[in-house]
Amino acid sequence: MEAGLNPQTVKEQPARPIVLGVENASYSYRKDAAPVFSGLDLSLRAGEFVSLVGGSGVGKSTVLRCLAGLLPLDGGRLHLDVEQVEGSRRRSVVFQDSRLLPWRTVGENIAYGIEGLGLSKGERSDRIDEVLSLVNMLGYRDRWPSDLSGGQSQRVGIARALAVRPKIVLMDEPFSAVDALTRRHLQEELLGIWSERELAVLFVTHDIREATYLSDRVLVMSGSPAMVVHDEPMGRRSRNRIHEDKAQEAAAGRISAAMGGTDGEGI
Ligand SMILES: Nc1ncnc2c1ncn2[C@@H]1O[C@H](COP(=O)(O)OP(=O)(O)OP(=O)(O)O)[C@@H](O)[C@H]1O
Repeated sequence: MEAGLNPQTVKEQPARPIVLGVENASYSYRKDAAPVFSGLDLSLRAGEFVSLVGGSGVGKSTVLRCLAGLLPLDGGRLHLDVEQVEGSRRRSVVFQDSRLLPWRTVGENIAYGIEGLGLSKGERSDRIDEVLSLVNMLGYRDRWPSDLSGGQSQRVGIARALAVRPKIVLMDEPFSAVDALTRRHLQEELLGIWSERELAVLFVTHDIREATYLSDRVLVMSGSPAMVVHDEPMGRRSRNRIHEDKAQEAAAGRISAAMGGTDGEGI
């Protein structure tokens, strides 16, 4: 048989297991207030990169905080595959600002995130170097957060999140506060880390181009209370696919339409 024609190699892979999701979920910040979202279904499979887009204030960050276990759902069901993720620590969150502690060095900030994992001092030190190397910040271990640029701070925030060796990373507009060039570099680095570590990533953004470039699937949140109103599967990744690939352009158009006709940034 000719190389590459083995049916085993072309057989479709079975769907990967769902590692995190919510079903029929609702949440309100106050008992007497209307829910931010209601009847919301969303799931993330092992190793999948999913973006959540939607207009400002629709509730994207709130969903992410519920998935992270930082806010309790009012109704519905949160599904976390404990076997896959080996405990809640294997779910890490990266916020819009890096939230580094200013009185701790870069290395100490990362160490803080892995306290309580039962690692020896040497193992902790190796782990810090490992994640700093992943985000190309190895020489910055003893620097103070105040000496870092916005992009460098975000890299350290990502390194800190990766230090627990998570299987799931939840990211809330992590690149929105950095310049366009840095953002491109960070996006590339993130895709490299994602494929190397086989992470499941939920990525909140309001930039349609960023979402379509990075993701396997783009979910659109809309309405009040909000729901996931559109689920767009994305094809092969390519830096210029929005402008060069008509199918991807059409996908971005559908996402934009589902968002209520708002164009989002960068499109
Ligand atoms: N701590 C809070 N207490 C009360 N209401 C809140 C709180 N945080 C957010 N909200 C409200 O919940 C709604 C959803 O906010 P959320 O931050 O989740 O939206 P978002 O889609 O992430 O917005 P953006 O894209 O602008 O960051 C908004 O109406 C917001 O005002």
